[in-house]
Amino acid sequence: TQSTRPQRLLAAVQKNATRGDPRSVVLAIDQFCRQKEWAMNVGDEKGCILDSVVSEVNPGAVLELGTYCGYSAVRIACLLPPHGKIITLEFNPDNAAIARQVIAWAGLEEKIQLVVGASGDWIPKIKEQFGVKTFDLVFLDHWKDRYLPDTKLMEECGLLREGSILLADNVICPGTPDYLEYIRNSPRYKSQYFKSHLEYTKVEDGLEKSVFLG
Ligand SMILES: O=C(NC/C=C/[C@H]1O[C@@H](n2cnc3c(NCCO)ncnc32)[C@H](O)[C@@H]1O)c1cc(-c2ccc(F)cc2)cc(O)c1O
Ligand SMILES: [Mg+2]
Repeated sequence: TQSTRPQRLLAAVQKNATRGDPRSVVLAIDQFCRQKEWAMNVGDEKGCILDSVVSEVNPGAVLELGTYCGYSAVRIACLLPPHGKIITLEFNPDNAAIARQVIAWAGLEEKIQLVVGASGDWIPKIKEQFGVKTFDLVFLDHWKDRYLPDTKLMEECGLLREGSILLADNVICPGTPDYLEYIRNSPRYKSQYFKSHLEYTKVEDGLEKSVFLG
């Protein structure tokens, strides 16, 4: 039977990356996506911006919406401080199964908590289920029309504190117009656009970094 792209991406990691070496996993995925098949990972160019934001925030608690194959979860996790953790939500069980194996190959199972389910269902339960008070950093990279409703839900559920950082992928391509309009005009956020390119292409895209002001 025909394999899926996530399955082929995992095979490339297992073939080309060193077990327990997260940066070799990131490199193997980027090389697979540049040389073999495009895939919707945040990628190496926007990934450097992600790295700089993670390093600056030095987060103890990170939430990621949309794990896909685990590329950005691995990229974030290898920059976390010793007790830092990332909770990443993925509602497609096939993608979650691939991501779990990519995360295991990187040796980051202790730092990354992969939860299989929809953000809308899980955001209201995270505090009680995982003993998280608030998140220092949220990385939004799931369905683009869910960025805004999930941001409002995170506000309502008290998952954001003064200074929490939201980092949103794809605000230009595919685009998240309603999210951008809200976050750039809300007095409760201070936003900054980081111009870049759609992963592995020359098409414009970028990340929007927003600080929640409380
Ligand atoms: O569509 C893009 N990303 C979506 C990610 C989806 C992953 O996240 C999972 N997911 C989705 N919604 C939820 C959810 N909650 C919401 C539903 O309840 N809760 C939990 N998990 C969720 C899916 O199962 C997938 O694993 C994209 C496209 C391009 C692109 C650009 C140009 C092109 F030409 C083509 C494509 C570039 C990018 O960087 C992109 O991120
Ligand atoms: Mg993306």
